[in-house]
Parts: sequence; structure tokens; C-alpha cells
Amino acid sequence: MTAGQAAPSVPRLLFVHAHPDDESITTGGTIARYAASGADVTVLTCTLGEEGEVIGDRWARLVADEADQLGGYRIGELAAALVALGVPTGPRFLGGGGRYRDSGMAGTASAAHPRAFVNADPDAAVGELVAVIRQLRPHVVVTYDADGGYGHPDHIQAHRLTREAVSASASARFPEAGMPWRVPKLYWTVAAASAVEDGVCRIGEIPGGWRLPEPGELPAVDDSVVTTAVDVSAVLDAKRAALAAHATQVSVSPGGGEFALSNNIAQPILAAEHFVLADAPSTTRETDLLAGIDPTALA
Ligand SMILES: CC(=O)N[C@H]1[C@@H](O[C@@H]2[C@H](O)[C@H](O)[C@@H](O)[C@H](O)[C@H]2O)O[C@H](CO)[C@@H](O)[C@@H]1O
Ligand SMILES: [Zn+2]
Repeated sequence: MTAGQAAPSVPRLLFVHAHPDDESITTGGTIARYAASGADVTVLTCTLGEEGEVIGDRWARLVADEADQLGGYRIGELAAALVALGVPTGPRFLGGGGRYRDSGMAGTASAAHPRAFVNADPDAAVGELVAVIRQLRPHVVVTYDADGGYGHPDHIQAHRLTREAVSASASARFPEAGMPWRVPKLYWTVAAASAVEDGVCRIGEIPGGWRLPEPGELPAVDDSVVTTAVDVSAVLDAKRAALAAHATQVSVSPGGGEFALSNNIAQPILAAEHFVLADAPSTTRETDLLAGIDPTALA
């Protein structure tokens, strides 16, 4: 083991996300569950979220078109969210904080920024991610599916770079990035359509100004592609607290059953989080990301 490496027998999971808030929105319950179980959990965030909108008036002028301070502020939100999820090591950014900038939603001018994540040099970014993987030696890596969950360019970029880095980590590429490490399981975080539909049906009273999603409006995948359902019902308070920590991006309803982004579209806080195990048979069905892995056999 080298400095910063976890003990061999402790399960190690790496979550690769595009912006501060994604870790809590899509995988907050899973992070909290495995952290609470004693696993070594790392959240790697690719940008600072500089191009986000801001909920409320207090910090509205931090946005990119005004003070352009939102990225720094969101580091603090991410730190608080990770405390709520039980990740003691705090925020960690691909290439170091500020290396890559939030590219903005598809079709926006911010994608032209030289540091925009979508403009990252693929070899450089993959090499940076390989170095993280080889240092952490994760048993599980989680990121988005090829569509980035809902098509955000930074999410799609995170998928592409993570997929290539997981493959490269096991190869002789990037010899300066440490000893090769084969990641046993690579997952995409997804939202199972049946769970989303059921959750939306259960939404009761919502805050003024929010609205219910239109049928099919929330990102979701057909249940048939989902390989893994992780029960997070025991850690929903931690997930709610983490969502609330991202207060410029996320609002949680007073009853705690729903959240909304700055678009004020109510989304259910689900008791299960769903994943697709990359390159696995579509018939795979599991309830544990670590299924089939013996950490003691993986030094
Ligand atoms: C969850 C997520 O990926 N959020 C991103 C996203 O933010 C959305 C964006 O501002 C959109 O215009 C709003 O309607 C929506 O409510 C927001 O969630 O894109 C931002 C810019 O790239 C990013 O900072 C934010 O983390
Ligand atoms: Zn995002």
C-alpha cells in the first residue's frame, strides 16, 4: 500500500460525478449506505458547477454572468453534503479544484470556455482519472450512462472519460500514473422508470411555485436495463440533508418526500437507487454493488 490507500480488506467505491449536487441527487443514498457500512467511499467531482443557476436571492449574484463566484461557493455546499453522507475525506476534484469548468447546459455559449469540461484533452483527463483509480484501487466505480442521465454535456463527458479510464487503468497505458489496477465492477447510475412513475404518483402537497413533472419528463430508463437496485430506505435522512446542503441548486419539500432543482419541477426522493452493471448480461439482478466481490481477495 502507498500513502492514501485504504486497508486491503475494506470495500472501496469511487463515484465520478460532473457537478457538485449530482452525487447527492443520483447516488446520495447509496453513498450514505456504503459509507455507513464502513466502506471506503470517494466522490470525485469533475467541475465546480460554475454555470449553475441559483435558487433564491441571497446568492443570486454569484452566477457566472455576474460575480462568477458560484463555483467556489459550491465547493462548500459539496463539503457539507459529503459530511451528511458520511464521506469524511470531503470534496475531491478531477485534476484538482478548478482544473475543469462547468460546460453549461447543451447549446449554451459556456461550452466555448477553454477550461470547459467538454473541451478537456482526453488523454490528459483520462490520465488524471487513471491516477486516481490506481491510487484508490476501487472495487466499484460508478458514473452516468452514455446519455449522461439526462443529456447534460458534462455528464456525457464524465461517462466517456470514466469508461476509458477504467479500461486504461488495467492496461500498461499511463505508466507514470502508478501500478495497473483492474476495477472489478463499473456501474452507470440510472433512474428506473417504474420507480420514478410510482414515486411521482405518491407526491402529495408540493410547495407553492413547484409543479408536478409531465409524464415522461423526468429522466428514466426502462426497467429491463436495470441490473441493480440498492435499498436506501434506511439512509433517506442523510440523503435529504445532503440534497438540502446544495441549497443554491436543490430545494427539499417541507415533508421531505420530494426535491426540486431550480426549475421547480417536483421529483420524488426514492427509497431505492438503481444502476446498470456495465457489460453484464441484461438478466443480471442484484441488490448490492459489491455482489460477487471478496474485498479480502483484492489487496
Ligand atoms: C443536476 C445537474 O446536473 N445540475 C446541473 C445543471 O443545472 C440545471 C440547469 O441550470 C438548468 O438550466 C435548470 O433548469 C435546472 O434546474 C438545473 O438543475 O446544469 C448546470 C449548468 O451546467 C450545472 O451547474 C448544474 O449542476
Ligand atoms: Zn450535473
